[in-house]
Amino acid sequence: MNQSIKPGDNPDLTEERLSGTFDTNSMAAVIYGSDKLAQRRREISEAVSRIPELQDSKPCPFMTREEKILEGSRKSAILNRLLPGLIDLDSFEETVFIHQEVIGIEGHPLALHESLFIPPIATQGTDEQQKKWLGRAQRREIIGCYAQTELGHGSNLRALETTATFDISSQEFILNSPTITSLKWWPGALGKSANWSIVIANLIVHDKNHGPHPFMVQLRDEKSHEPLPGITVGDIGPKMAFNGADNGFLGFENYRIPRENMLMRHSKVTPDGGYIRPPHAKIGYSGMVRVRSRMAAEQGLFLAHALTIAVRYSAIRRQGYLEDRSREVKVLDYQTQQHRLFPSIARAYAFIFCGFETIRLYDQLLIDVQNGNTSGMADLHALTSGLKSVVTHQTGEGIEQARMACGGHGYSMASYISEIYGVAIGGCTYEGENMVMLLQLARYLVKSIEMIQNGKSKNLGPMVAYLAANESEIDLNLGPNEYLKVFQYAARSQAWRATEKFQKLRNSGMSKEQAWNQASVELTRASRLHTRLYIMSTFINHVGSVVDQKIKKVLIDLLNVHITYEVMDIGIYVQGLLSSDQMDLIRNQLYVSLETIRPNAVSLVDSFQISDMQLRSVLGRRDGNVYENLFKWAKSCPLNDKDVLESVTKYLKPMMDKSKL
Ligand SMILES: CCCCC/C=C\C/C=C\C/C=C\CCCCC(=O)SCCNC(=O)CCNC(=O)[C@H](O)C(C)(C)COP(=O)(O)OP(=O)(O)OC[C@H]1O[C@@H](n2cnc3c(N)ncnc32)[C@H](O)[C@@H]1OP(=O)(O)O
Ligand SMILES: Cc1cc2nc3c(=O)[nH]c(=O)nc-3n(C[C@H](O)[C@H](O)[C@H](O)COP(=O)(O)OP(=O)(O)OC[C@H]3O[C@@H](n4cnc5c(N)ncnc54)[C@H](O)[C@@H]3O)c2cc1C
Repeated sequence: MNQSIKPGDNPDLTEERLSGTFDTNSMAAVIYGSDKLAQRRREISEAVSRIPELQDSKPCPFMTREEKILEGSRKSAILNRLLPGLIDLDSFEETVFIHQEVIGIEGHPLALHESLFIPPIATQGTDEQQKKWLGRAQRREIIGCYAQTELGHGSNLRALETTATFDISSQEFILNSPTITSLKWWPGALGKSANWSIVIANLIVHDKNHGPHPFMVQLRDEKSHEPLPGITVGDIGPKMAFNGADNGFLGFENYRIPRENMLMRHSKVTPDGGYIRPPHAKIGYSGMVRVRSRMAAEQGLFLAHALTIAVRYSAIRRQGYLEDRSREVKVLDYQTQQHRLFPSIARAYAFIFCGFETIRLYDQLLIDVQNGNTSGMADLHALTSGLKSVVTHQTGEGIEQARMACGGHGYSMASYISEIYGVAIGGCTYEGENMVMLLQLARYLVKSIEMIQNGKSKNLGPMVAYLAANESEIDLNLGPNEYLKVFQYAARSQAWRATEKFQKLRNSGMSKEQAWNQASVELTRASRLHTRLYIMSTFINHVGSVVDQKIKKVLIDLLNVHITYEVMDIGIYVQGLLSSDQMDLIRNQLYVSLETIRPNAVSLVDSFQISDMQLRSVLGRRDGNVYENLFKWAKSCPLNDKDVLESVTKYLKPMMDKSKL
């Protein structure tokens, strides 16, 4: 049963909900990993809806940037007071969720505090450092951010310019931004809100540069909030979206911090200027891997937001006719609309399932690393690099299709889809620009193929074992596992093609760097296919583990949409394997799958359990009463406060009057 049905709803939406074949709360339990977690989300939404001071003071699209920042800060402060009664304070998921619910997706002063400030202290700080700062940060006595990217350098961390030079005589590090390009640029919450930051700077001891290391740096006075002497800090200005966040710039001029402020769990500088290396050269990058490991689920949810809006709206929007000329048809009944939206629903589910898996893998890696075992770091770095790139890109595509699927109203901020799009596609850039990260995964794939070439296939990890197989024929009695083999064929042949291109260029005498560059488009293609294969296989495994038979049946239908769509989408890579008859068969299976999933479309998006408050969309309202609320929304626009605006009295009216003469 669909748990969203309520009296007074738009009858078209109720009809959709009645046609659903499964219980949406049970599906939510599968999406969020357990009945308890899904139920906690419902309880938190319900509790928040009863607290007047946590409601939006006006719709976000009607707020200026200053109002957004003020509103985010107002709500953050109230939340800090109320949180103990509302959520499990030890749960990162609940903390992120309640901020999302109350403040929304446009950013807020604590967005980075939870995800990029506290975790490095907790994982890279010594026990004493944690004792000193962790409690203060968790109680929000201080607000932090993560300052790594610079005006001149973001992707290439080796070229960062900020320096932290050890001064033995005073036992301090002296921070400097030697050039304009060395200004820190982009960190969220840095501009106006944070008073502390993790700063990534080149560690210099005895004139030797040991590369980027993390430092705890106080930026502003804890009483006055004024920048401390030696610090230049401010906001970088409005962005494409995410304007409730104050992304900032930061410069240092001979700014001194105590030796104890370098995070020293892994690398250390001793009082006499000795440097102790970390157990793995890239351990300082693990904060980024943590965020990347969470991005598939986060992005899947962004896509889920847009699809909830587009699918609900498509069920109440009537336009044109099919057979019955007496009543216009729901646009959701058009095959083109289904083809536009349903594969994205499948992807959103797939990304979320994959996302929870990578979070689990990261948590395991963290335990291993704390126990001194860093052997899994390369695997997870490669996996999360590819996954963040593919998922953010496909999420952006899916959200944009969802917008267009809403016709003209999709273009209005009342749909809120453009904000979701703007925030989500930031993910193509932050935490590693997508091409750069795909090329990181490509290094791993090339190395794996070199192992096969050197007769060491048995040393390959499970995620790349398929690179050594030799599939040349597929039995098209197609079940999910046969589709997986088709995808493996595509990913394998592209990985070999790209590697061989790179090797050929090398053998022709080209430098490693030039050869890599000339093969890089092929290499990124290999990374995408490898990642899409991983997403598909995780989806198949996940569906296989579902126990509730009604839920399993719908998920198999959704999986069929996914695997047929994905194989059609990579048709060019499987031409050597599949005949045109086989491709036609798959194409037809896709069209059948779209029809099969149609009665459950609304229930599938309802199962994401995104409340109206969180959705902030007139088009996506749970009750489907869109038209009357669109009219209300338009009337409440500040431009309509007055009938005659100054723009008219001051300019247009005089122009028209003059023209009359
Ligand atoms: C609806 C719900 C939503 C809720 C969500 C709420 C909010 C979300 C909304 C908004 C988001 C808000 C905030 C966004 C925060 C964003 C924060 C940031 O962006 S922080 C800055 C991030 N910056 C980057 O990611 C920089 C990218 N660059 C790099 O990581 C590195 O420079 C590099 C590209 C990896 C290259 O590094 P380097 O030059 O040092 O190394 P190489 O020579 O290329 O490689 C050497 C070797 O090391 C391996 N390696 C690299 N990194 C790692 C690692 N992390 N772990 C393990 N190994 C690593 C690499 O693979 C090489 O190995 P080998 O091939 O064997 O030599
Ligand atoms: C919304 C948002 C929030 C952010 N928050 C933070 C934050 O909190 N803290 C922080 O420190 N940073 C933050 N950033 C910065 C972000 O991490 C960087 O912008 C990102 O890592 C990309 O680096 P860049 O801007 O230097 O891009 P560039 O590297 O300049 O990329 C420009 C182009 O060059 C290409 N390119 C670069 N290197 C290579 C290569 N080796 N091979 C092939 N192509 C290449 C890229 O693919 C891209 O097309 C944020 C950014 C955004 C958009």
